[in-house]
Amino acid sequence: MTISFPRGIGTKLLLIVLPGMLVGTVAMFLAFERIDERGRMAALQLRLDNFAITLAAALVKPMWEFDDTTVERLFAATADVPELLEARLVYADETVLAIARGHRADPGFVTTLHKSMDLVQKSPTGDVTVGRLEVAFHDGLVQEEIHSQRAGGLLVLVGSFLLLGGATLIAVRRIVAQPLSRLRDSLYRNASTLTREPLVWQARDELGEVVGAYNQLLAEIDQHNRDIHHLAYHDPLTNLPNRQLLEDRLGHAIAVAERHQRQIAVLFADIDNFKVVNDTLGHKQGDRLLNTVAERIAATVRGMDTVARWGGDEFVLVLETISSPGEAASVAEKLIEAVGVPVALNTTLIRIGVSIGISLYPQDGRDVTTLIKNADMALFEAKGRGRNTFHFFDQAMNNRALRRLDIAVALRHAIAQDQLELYYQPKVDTRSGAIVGAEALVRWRRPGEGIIPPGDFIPQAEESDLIVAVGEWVMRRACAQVLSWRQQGFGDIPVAVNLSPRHFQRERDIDRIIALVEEAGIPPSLIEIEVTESTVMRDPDLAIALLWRLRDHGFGIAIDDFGSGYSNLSYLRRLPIRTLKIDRAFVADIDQGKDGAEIVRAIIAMANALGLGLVAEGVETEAQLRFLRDADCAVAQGYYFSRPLPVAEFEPLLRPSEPPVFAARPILARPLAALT
Ligand SMILES: Nc1nc2c(ncn2[C@@H]2O[C@H](COP(=O)(O)O[C@H]3[C@@H](O)[C@H](n4cnc5c(=O)[nH]c(N)nc54)O[C@@H]3COP(=O)(O)O)[C@@H](O)[C@H]2O)c(=O)[nH]1
Repeated sequence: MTISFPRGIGTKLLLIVLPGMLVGTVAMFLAFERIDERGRMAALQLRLDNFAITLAAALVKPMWEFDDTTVERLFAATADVPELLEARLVYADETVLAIARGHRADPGFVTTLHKSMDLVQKSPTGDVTVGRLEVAFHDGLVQEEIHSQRAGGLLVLVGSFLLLGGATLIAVRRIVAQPLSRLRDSLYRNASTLTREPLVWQARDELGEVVGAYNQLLAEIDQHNRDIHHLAYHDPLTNLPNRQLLEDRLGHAIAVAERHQRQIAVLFADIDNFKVVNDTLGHKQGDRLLNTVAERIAATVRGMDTVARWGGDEFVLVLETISSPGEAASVAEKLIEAVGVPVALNTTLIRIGVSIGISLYPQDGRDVTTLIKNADMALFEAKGRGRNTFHFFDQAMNNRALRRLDIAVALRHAIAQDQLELYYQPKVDTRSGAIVGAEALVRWRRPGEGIIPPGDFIPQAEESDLIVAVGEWVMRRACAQVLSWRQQGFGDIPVAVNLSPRHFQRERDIDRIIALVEEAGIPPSLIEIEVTESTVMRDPDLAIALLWRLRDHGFGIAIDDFGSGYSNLSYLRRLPIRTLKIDRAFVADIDQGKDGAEIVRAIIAMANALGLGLVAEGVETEAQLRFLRDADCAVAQGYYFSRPLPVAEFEPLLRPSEPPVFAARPILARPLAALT
């Protein structure tokens, strides 16, 4: 058997209060009745006393005078007294003179009251007791009155109980049950609809306080929800919308543009060389830079446009409702101008650039993913075209991207299928014209396509660990070549090998390079590792430690493309460099009347002062060579001497000759075309 209890608090309260009230009321009623009964009985006793006294007084004289007629008359009259049960007149000798009984046959009484009085005649000789009057009253009438009154009282009791119960019911409902129901309904409503509607409440009682606390809780939940929503859809650093929110807004913008036949522009912006700033000045300054750029970008566009942080140093803008592609171009120009204003970081004024790719709805894509992907592709193009510029997406770009993807996939098999080849470009003594070394440069002979230059596949390889495998392959082949030249009697020809920045992100990759050279059985001093400045900037401490490890094993270290990046001299001082390779852009400027000559002179002076070896890259003309030789640059490399050559074409250059192989070149000044 299951007992079910009432669930409502109002009902529970009533179940507690009403029986109490009932018991209380009944107890009070009984107490009143008892008091009333006592009062009535006291009154009855009084009447009995008065009756007995009066009758006794009336009877004394006739009794004294033996006036039986009067005694009889007086006594008979007593029978009419309604409360009388019995009256008895007794002589002094206890002989009963008269008995009078009340009219009621069945008085229905509960109690009888008795009064006995001596009948005393005063005489000059003293008081003489002539007899005794004994009177008994019944309480039948009193009981009748009490009964009839009890019925009325009960009626009043039930009535007032019902009245009080009803009033309590209404009060409990109004004060407790209804407010609680409202609170409950509000809770359910707010929970199911996820709204936070506060409850309007007037009362200042405890429930009012509960509702006040409830409303406050709702407000706090609301605030927390807003915070969570903000965090979920905004970038915590810049407070700009994040990727998720951008995609939502772009999706919405596309839907609106579709309905109203409008154009949208998506601009994918990336800060140029942000990583270098981050690595050299630290992440705190990098964050400051990102915030400054974010503020500047946001200030450049209209309020209705969306600026989001896509991640890292990338921002995406959605320009809703543009009238023509030219409008997107002018926004891009404004962005480049705004971002280009120098920023003070760590007391240093930094000027940064931004590259931007633009895709347009509907011509470049009709959905969020395509528009963003194509803007990103256009950004890649803008970066490739010298940075700090913008570029619109076009279909050819898509084809190029597909080509890059194809190359990245096919390159994975190129090593295993022995499709890579190593070319060698001579390094020449600027005074004697003798070959003093070579740079190993990789080529990919792809079946059906011919030679693919490294510029077309090294960047793809650098996006993954594939470049580490390529680097190891190049190193193994270069070591074998050095050994082979030794064995063929060409002597020790030092070979420079390019290692990409990824190689300096894990110790084990450098340890494999060291092991590989040791296994090859050639002195590591015959291998010069060429790294760019950006290699060191990524994780300076690790890169510097690994370069030292190489140096300690006897490898030569050369800084490639020196001067082209963010040359940080404080890092350079910590590097175990043997050689600086002057970037070919400066060499190209030597005979162009630009600053190149002065820069090259400064680099040469610095290298000589620090006791570093020098190689000038990209020497293409006699004038450049003459300048370099006169400026004291010991070694040069470039098309003026030779393009990178397959080993079969390079080896003849190594054969002993007198004068040295390139000795006549500056003097003969043979046309470049004839040399290549
Ligand atoms: N991580 C690796 N990178 C490598 C490897 N092999 C090459 N590369 C890098 O690819 C880039 C392009 O190389 P490549 O097409 O071989 O071009 C080299 C020379 O051909 C070119 N060069 C040389 N002289 C001249 C010149 O007179 N004019 C002119 N316009 N170009 C010239 O320069 C490239 C060599 O440059 P560098 O390495 O900076 O000395 C290039 O970045 C290579 O580094 C590899 O195995 N691993």
